[in-house]
Amino acid sequence: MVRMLEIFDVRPDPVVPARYRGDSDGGSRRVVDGSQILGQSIVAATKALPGRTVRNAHALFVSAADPDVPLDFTVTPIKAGRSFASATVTVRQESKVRTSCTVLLDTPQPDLVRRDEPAGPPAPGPDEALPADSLPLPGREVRIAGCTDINDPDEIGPPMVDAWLRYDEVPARDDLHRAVLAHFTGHLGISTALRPHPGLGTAQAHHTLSTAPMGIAVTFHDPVKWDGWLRYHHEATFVGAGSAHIRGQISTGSGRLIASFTQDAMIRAFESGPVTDIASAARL
Ligand SMILES: CCCCCCCCCCCCCCCC(=O)SCCNC(=O)CCNC(=O)[C@H](O)C(C)(C)COP(=O)(O)OP(=O)(O)OC[C@H]1O[C@@H](n2cnc3c(N)ncnc32)[C@H](O)[C@@H]1OP(=O)(O)O
Repeated sequence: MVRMLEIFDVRPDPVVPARYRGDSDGGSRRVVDGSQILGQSIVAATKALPGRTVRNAHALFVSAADPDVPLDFTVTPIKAGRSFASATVTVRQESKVRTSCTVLLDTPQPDLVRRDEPAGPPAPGPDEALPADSLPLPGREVRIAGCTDINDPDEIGPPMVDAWLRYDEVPARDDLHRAVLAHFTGHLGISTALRPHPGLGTAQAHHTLSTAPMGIAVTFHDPVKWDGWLRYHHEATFVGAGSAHIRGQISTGSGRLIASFTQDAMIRAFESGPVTDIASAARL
């Protein structure tokens, strides 16, 4: 968990204002997790526009990032008003753009009215969900309702996945809360999209299937605070034409909706040719 928070907490460039540097942890992959870059972009925008919180961030992953090369985050304000501010975060490795993120920030507001229950059917709680051993990360526990192996091509179910997550430590800083919440938005979308289709599963990703999140949008519904379990509810609303669209909601163990997200993903067969020469750990 400490390592994860260090990664999200991008460092200011000592010379260039509104520019930040960040590292990556690819785990066993030679491609940086898109939702890691989304979390870092949220922290970069908050540092560049202090006094505000990120309410929405939409990242497009335009080229795959190498975990061994530092990431450069350049925050360019679009408009900084008295209450709202907007900015783009352009993420580069050397001269290559890897991600472009648009961010909306505001200052915390009191409720005029409030409705914050998650939509959709209730899910079995974390005590009834099964450990997801294929999603290990130090300091994070993941359980999935009604599914023994989410990657298994033969384990089929509805295009819906409810995951329960618990972190060893919830960071004190609000921008890091938001980065931590954003991090899991990219991890189960493609599995949700493949779940109803016999013979297809994320175990095949990067071997016989070309998959990657291409864009993630996350909206934080203030106040973004929690203690204990978080529920990530995913639904794939369209799968076809080489793509999938997934929508999701993040709520607390007590059933308060704190964030919503969408993911647009690539799901394609590999074309034979130079791409299949790329090592599978670096292949999308
Ligand atoms: C913080 C805590 C610690 C964490 C510790 C543990 C980590 C825990 C991880 C959990 C894991 C969750 C799961 C996350 C899963 C993602 O997040 S995957 C990463 C996010 N998504 C991406 O990176 C997608 C980036 N997008 C792209 O690369 C491009 O849009 C695409 C998909 C290649 C297609 O773009 P295009 O412009 O049509 O591509 P094209 O012009 O044909 O080729 C462009 C380049 O891509 C290359 N390329 C083409 N196809 C492919 C391919 N299939 N594969 C590779 N390269 C390709 C070409 O060779 C070409 O290379 P260059 O000649 O530029 O060197």
